[in-house]
Amino acid sequence: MTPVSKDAATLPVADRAAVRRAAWHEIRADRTGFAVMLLLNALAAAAGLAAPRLLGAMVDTVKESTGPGAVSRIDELALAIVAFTLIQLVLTRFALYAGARFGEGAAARIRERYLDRTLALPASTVEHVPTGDLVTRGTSDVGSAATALRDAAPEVLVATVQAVFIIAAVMVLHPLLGVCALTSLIGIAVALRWYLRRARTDYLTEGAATAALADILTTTAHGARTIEAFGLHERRRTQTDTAIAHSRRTRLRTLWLRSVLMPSVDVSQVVALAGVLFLGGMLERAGLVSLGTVIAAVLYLRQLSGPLDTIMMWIEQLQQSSASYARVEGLAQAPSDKPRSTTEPADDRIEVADCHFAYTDDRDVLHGVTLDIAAGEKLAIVGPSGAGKTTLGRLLAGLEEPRSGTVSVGGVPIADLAPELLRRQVVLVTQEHHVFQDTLRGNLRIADPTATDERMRDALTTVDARWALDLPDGLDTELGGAAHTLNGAQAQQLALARVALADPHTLILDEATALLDPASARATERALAAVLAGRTVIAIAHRLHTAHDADRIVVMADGSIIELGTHDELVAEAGIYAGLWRSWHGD
Ligand SMILES: Nc1ncnc2c1ncn2[C@@H]1O[C@H](COP(=O)(O)OP(=O)(O)OP(=O)(O)O)[C@@H](O)[C@H]1O
Repeated sequence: MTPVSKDAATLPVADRAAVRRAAWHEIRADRTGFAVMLLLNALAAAAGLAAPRLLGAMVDTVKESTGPGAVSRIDELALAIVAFTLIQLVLTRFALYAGARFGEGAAARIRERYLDRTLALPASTVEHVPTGDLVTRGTSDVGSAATALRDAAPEVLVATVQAVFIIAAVMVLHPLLGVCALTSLIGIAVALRWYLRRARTDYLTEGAATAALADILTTTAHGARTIEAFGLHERRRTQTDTAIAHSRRTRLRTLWLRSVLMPSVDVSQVVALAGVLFLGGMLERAGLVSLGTVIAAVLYLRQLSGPLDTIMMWIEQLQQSSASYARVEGLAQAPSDKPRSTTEPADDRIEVADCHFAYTDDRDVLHGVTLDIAAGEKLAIVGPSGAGKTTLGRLLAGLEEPRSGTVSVGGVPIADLAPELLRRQVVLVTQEHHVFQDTLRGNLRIADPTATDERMRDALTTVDARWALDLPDGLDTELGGAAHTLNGAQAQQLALARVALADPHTLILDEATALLDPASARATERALAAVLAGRTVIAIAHRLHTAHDADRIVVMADGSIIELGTHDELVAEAGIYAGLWRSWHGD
């Protein structure tokens, strides 16, 4: 198992034993459904065994007897063949239905577990692993694992039962013919063993390559503007081409495995058939078996190609699916969110004590940061790019945990707080405002699931979202997707209304209005000012006028706080802030 780490940015993949346990767990979850499916398939397979035997008997009747007795015997045999074929047809239909019912149930359970596990991942893990990996696991991998349980596993199981029945039927006809059929099938076993030894690793590599390609394509689509702005087309194209080439190589490798397996199986079947024909002919000439018996044995062997083809067709799918299943089940081994504290913080004071933080094991980006923030204080954090402002903001919002030291609110470590408790303490406001495809009410309740309609309308009024209050369907209006689409400013007001509903005592603003056009920035700033009133505000300031208005200013450089004080104190100190202020102010 590969553990998840910020460094490697990978999610674990379950081993074979874990995948087997998960599949077994699925079967046990619907034991009756699985047993009914198997029983119906076995009965259908048994009904299918009658026809070759009856055809053989027909041949012997034609060869050995004449007259009206023979004709009526042949009629009876023909009727019996039709009857057994009909029975097989009906049983197969119900077996398929039972298989689909079992499989759909299992698929739904796998999807639900995937969702639960993904939601249980710590936010920092979700942010550090490649998006494509998580998305591929939740879409094509879940689909493929579900196919294994719904189609591949039952089909292979049933085909194996059919193959065993057919060989047993040949054995019953004549043990020598049965042994001949069996020994010739050894070729298939050898080819399968060769294939299965290689397939798991190769299909896992193929799955990882597909996820990497998906990741590149998703990030290219999401970052289209940045790519355009920085003229990164060529570099992106090269990266995509490399990912495509790698994905193609991994696909060719699994294709090669199949291209060896399939012909080996076909040749083995032909050899088995030729063996039975040859031996059967000799036995018949020696008077040890009837012609009908030989024909029945040959027909059985012809029938064997049905289940064998099914096994071969699905075994490939099973390999692919078990690799997918291993990736889906791997999520269970990712460290889940630790148990959260439900201790109410004693007060609204925030304390950062000797904090060290690293994104990667080899480099700290915060070096012993210590800071006390009083309730109701307006604090600005300034400093050059890469100084660690955003990182400190994420620690203060409980999204990351310090490597050593503590970040606490009212004496309780912020990152330990249960989500419903955390959002009443600290909320990080960024320029990312997601509008969920849901009603306006659903979009607002994210901030407080218990909020009444009245409180929601109050929150919308606070942020001056008149457009929302005027909607014909009110809080029931569907937002997002093809429904009511919000513009940038409206989406930001919605996000701020959520903040007002969550009602935290502290807000952390990271570039809250930085990327807006001036017209909407003014509207948003008014809404923001209304939401900020009466709260502690920690602003990661990119414009010095924000800092000027703050009660205190933190100046960061290279992951440390190098200056701390009011605007006037820092200007008087004539340090870095004073220099920045002078150059910004044009003094
Ligand atoms: N996800 C990440 N993985 C690895 N390193 C990171 C990550 N995010 C930031 N860093 C590094 O951490 C350091 C601090 O970055 P941070 O974004 O906190 O600085 P900042 O002061 O907010 O910069 P800016 O003003 O450009 O946003 C930088 O060296 C940056 O390269």
